[in-house]
Amino acid sequence: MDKVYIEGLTFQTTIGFYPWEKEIKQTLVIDLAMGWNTASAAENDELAKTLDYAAISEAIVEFANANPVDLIETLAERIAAFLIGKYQIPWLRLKLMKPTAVHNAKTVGVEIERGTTLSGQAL
Ligand SMILES: Nc1nc2c(c(=O)[nH]1)N=C([C@H](O)[C@@H](O)CO)CN2
Repeated sequence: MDKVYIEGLTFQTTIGFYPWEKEIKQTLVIDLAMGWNTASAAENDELAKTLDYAAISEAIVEFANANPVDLIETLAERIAAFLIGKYQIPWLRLKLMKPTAVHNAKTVGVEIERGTTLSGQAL
């Protein structure tokens, strides 16, 4: 299956388990791969037939800011469900990183895959 990518989507939002984390914004970074038939858009050079990575990037940031949660697991799951429902994405892999959470680690995070390919296989 073809894919549309967003890599290194970086934004500030409220996220975290501890009370002090609910008073601040922290940096999150998302890498996202979305299964899609890119040939359909390419056939007649039509933005409307592809996944608009600019619109999806904006939607992710807006969603995260409107849905503050404790765990990055929860946010990853909710973003995945939101994108699959809103854009009819058959399969996606979402990596959500919280680079400032552990001072001596470059980054920490979770990676999830949801949905299936058109042939019913996870990629
Ligand atoms: N697997 C996870 N571990 C931790 C999370 C998380 O979301 N998923 N969150 C925290 C705290 O919020 C942390 O980021 C504060 O520094 C700890 N562990």
